[in-house]
Amino acid sequence: MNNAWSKDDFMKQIIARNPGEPEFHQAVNEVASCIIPFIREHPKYREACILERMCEPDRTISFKVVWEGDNGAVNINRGYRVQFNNAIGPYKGGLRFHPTVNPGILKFLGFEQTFKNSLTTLPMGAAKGGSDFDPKGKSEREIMRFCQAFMIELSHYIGHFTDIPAGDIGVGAREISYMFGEYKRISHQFTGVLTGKSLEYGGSLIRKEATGYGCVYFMEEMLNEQGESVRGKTCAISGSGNVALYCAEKINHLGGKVITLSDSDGFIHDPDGIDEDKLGTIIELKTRRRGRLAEYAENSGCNYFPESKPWGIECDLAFPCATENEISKSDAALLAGGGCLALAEGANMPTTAEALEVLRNSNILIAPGKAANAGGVAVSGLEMSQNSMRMAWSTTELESKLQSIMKDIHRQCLAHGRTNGYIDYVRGANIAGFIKVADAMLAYGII
Ligand SMILES: NC(=O)C1=CN([C@@H]2O[C@H](COP(=O)(O)OP(=O)(O)OC[C@H]3O[C@@H](n4cnc5c(N)ncnc54)[C@H](O)[C@@H]3O)[C@@H](O)[C@H]2O)C=CC1
Ligand SMILES: O=C(O)CCC(=O)C(=O)O
Repeated sequence: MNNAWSKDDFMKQIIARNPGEPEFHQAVNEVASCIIPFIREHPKYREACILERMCEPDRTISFKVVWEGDNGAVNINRGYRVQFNNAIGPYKGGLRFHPTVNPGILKFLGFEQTFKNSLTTLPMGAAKGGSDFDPKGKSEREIMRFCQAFMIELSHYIGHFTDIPAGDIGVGAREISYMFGEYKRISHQFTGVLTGKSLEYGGSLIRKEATGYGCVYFMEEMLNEQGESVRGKTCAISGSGNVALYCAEKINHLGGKVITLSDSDGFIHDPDGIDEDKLGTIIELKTRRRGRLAEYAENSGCNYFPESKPWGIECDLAFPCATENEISKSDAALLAGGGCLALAEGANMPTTAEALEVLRNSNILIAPGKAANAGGVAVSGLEMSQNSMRMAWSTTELESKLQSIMKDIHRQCLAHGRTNGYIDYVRGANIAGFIKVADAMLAYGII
């Protein structure tokens, strides 16, 4: 074993073992920057090569998905499941349907999920999966046929004690329903094998809202720590999908003002605030009619900026809720110049490494995705508990459980993230998430 262990040497090995996977390198690099100094103080983890083992997925499964289009054409996509780590529970994590999906993207997401699921305090291991299938422009029947074909293959590898997938980009309640129906048909079993299900057949109240709500609860905790709160703050949000819309709803509940939302074509800016009524119209547009924000802007008369991101608009709080690496170094400089106080990542790894550096140097508080967006998977864990008990908790019970989980995650981040004059939530989340998984791996011995 090499005792002169540096992060650079560690990263050289990661890059050599995982060529052509820049998002995975980025996610590991951020974690290694925090964990390697911690491991130097706790050599038991080094001796058992725990970090090296945590960077290697247990297995990566790839399969062919063949489905028929409405015009009779045969389509071929690629499906994946990366089962990353099951040291603390069965594999758990979402499925993404997007043309950019590839093994490197899913490895970064599965790696992040390992730490996130550990932070929730619930017994869940980590996985991520999906397909390069593009749902945009597909008919309802095409979506259904694709989901069924995808599940026929995926069903070999999942199970309610083995691996429990859920949604992510391009996968919401509609897709989960088609996949659950297919699993039920193939397996002849009714088990909680997916989360994010509809309420009629075993879904949980609050799951749809959980990621966005949890992200705002986490922001509220960070601000309370500074003697501040969301009330009265101007908030910029990117995205207009599941996470973004319910993040906006909770900001409104807490008395903040949401001034932006975006989609992959551009963003809307409403300086008067996207209040409950306006948000209701957008939720209807996005979730039922599957329309674009440009259409909302045209009908409502609010400002619309095509092919742009919202980070140049002055705000107190930023909530990136669309996708990875959506905040570049120059976007971070715009946020800092506009007086932003804090940023909470609703999306997974939305901030580049260079942008994180700019935000840190500007003393902007940063809630990393593995902490701030953990509310979604946490309520998925609660959906699993309810399915096992054959019962359903009320909205009030679930919201209070979600709130207390987010408080607990904040407390764990504080325990490991306090530095002189600045709370480094990124470091806090990485170290706290690491310890539980690492200790379980140590307990199992060399396997
Ligand atoms: N759904 C969940 O429970 C969780 C989701 N996340 C993360 O949150 C983020 C958003 O996921 P969802 O809201 O579930 O997905 P979604 O499919 O409901 O919405 C995605 C949103 O991002 C926008 N978007 C996608 N690619 C974009 C691009 N290249 N540029 C600009 N906008 C883009 C889309 O227009 C859409 O508004 C992802 O990073 C996901 O991994 C994290 C934790 C849980
Ligand atoms: O609810 C889940 O199982 C997974 C949610 C997810 O994919 C995520 O936390 O990134």
